[in-house]
Amino acid sequence: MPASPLANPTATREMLERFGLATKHRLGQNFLVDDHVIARILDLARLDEDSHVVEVGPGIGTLTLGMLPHAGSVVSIEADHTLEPVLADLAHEFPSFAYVMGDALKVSWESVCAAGVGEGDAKIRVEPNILVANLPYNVAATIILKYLAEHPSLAAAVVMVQAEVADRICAAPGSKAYGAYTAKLNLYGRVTGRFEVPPTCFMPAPHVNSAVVRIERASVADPETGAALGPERLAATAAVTDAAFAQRRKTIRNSMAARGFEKAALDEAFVAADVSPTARAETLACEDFVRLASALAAAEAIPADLPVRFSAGGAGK
Ligand SMILES: C[S@@+](CC[C@H](N)C(=O)[O-])C[C@H]1O[C@@H](n2cnc3c(N)ncnc32)[C@H](O)[C@@H]1O
Repeated sequence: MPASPLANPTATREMLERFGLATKHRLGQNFLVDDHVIARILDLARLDEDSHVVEVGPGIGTLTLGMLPHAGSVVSIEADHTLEPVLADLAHEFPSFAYVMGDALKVSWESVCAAGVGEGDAKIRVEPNILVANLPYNVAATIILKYLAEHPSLAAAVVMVQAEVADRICAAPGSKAYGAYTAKLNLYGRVTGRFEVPPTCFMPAPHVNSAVVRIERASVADPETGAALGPERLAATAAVTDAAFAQRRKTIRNSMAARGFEKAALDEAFVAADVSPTARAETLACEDFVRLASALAAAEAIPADLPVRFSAGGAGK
């Protein structure tokens, strides 16, 4: 039994022809045509009837069809409106499948939950608890961080990304791939699995290597109370992290001062958090930023409206 009936070049070509579709580079449409890769994604996702999947970018439903027999429900978000007839057919065939047309960075979470499962009046609202996707690479990094930061119901993410983005996701402090993106992602989860996927597994083949990573939600403890940090404190810590990385050649003290932090408050916070003011941000771990943000929050020294970036900067296909 194949993991997905569409995960081969012939079935994919026939499906595209049947619906009069052509793949769109602009939308990162590199469809999976390797059944072995679908099987490995399913292994990493460990879906069961309690799994409620949100998938970004179902395309013609290749991965979706692999997941549906194993999951309680799948709701997919697709930006390409020409794919709607394909997804409508799929929803007709599988009551546990629903879809939302739109940009995954813009659709409301409520519309995703409300898409629900079941037929007609029997439809029930379902909040997804896992993100599983072969992501469009130009927005992959942003989607992962934004979804984990904004949707606490997501307990894990199993995502195909450009290998370079996977390197950033997995990077250790001080390494070349480590940056603000990794430190912020570590506020929400930890990588527990990874495997590599060559370009030949896609149609058309992308120009870059890919990798699938599993990110498990992890809570970060408040250094004062030991309790898990809530969404507001996590967002404040992410903003402090961005400020520390804002000017990579500068020390964190100067980088943060340039972002509007009071120097006197910063100096007290560096002592309280046991973080060196002359350190460069790329040498600090997520836990260092948590202690620094905690000390700054206690002193009410975090400027209001400090921005948080979800993107990974230069990484994207
Ligand atoms: C790499 S393809 C994956 C297709 C399919 N899941 C597979 O594995 O073969 C990425 C999909 O994401 C869709 N997409 C691109 N940008 C999107 C966005 N911002 N929001 C939702 N879907 C998007 C594309 O149209 C495409 O269907």
